[in-house]
Amino acid sequence: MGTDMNTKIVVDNIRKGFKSGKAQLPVVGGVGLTVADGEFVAIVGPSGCGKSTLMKIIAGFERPDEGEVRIDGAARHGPSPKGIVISQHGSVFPWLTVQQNLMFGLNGDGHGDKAALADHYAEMVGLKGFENSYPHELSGGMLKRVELARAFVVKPEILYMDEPFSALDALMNLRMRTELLRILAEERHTVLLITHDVEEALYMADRVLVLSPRPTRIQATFEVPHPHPRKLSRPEFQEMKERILRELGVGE
Ligand SMILES: Nc1ncnc2c1ncn2[C@@H]1O[C@H](COP(=O)(O)OP(=O)(O)OP(=O)(O)O)[C@@H](O)[C@H]1O
Repeated sequence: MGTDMNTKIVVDNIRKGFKSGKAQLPVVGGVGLTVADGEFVAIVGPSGCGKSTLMKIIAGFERPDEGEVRIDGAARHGPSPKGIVISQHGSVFPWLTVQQNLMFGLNGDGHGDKAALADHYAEMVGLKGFENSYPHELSGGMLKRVELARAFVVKPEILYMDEPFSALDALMNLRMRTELLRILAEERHTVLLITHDVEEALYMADRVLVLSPRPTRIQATFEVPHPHPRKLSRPEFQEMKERILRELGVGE
């Protein structure tokens, strides 16, 4: 990675453990990482290695035992409105309509402006006509779209995504990947994505980090400089996928 790029996130030698009875469970074992502004970094790693913990630390929801995270050069001491977390659990309010959900995170401005902005993002994720629907009236895939729109409407500088599409069926999962890339092409954001799906990582990311088992460290890094849209059936992607799987100990 070039040093002349604008740096957005610096993760400086993070360590983190949790108390487990009398013992200490080491979870993050020294992770250092620099993410450029507008870069899309995917993180894969074995189950339970500490991916979510690492992301929570970077997003400011957990404190590291050692090391620090800097966003735009400033040390992070908690969550910031510059970053939005999208997880598999979802955070849509069931008692609000799609439009109201999208307006929720917006402050300032008049009601009319907020509603117009909400409708713009609803349309962007393909929910035009459903602005006044309630979450229980939507399918799982549509709910995910609300979730995405909710993240984008506040124009976050950083999107933290922890297995955002894993609860969706395979087809909807593919559609949401394309959707996300389309939105990112319109509005560039810095993205950190945790996924268990190596193809999902290779389809979207500029860089894929493979984490080691707990206490986790960065075991390998793969640059993916290929333009979008990517055809994963191409040999270079299949080869990279095999190398990543081998790092994860599941390749032959
Ligand atoms: N708040 C906590 N208190 C105690 N232990 C925790 C806490 N959060 C995570 N852990 C432990 O840290 C380890 C890593 O958890 P984490 O959720 O970060 O892993 P992960 O790689 O995201 O897992 P998965 O791939 O299964 O989602 C696990 O052993 C978990 O039990």
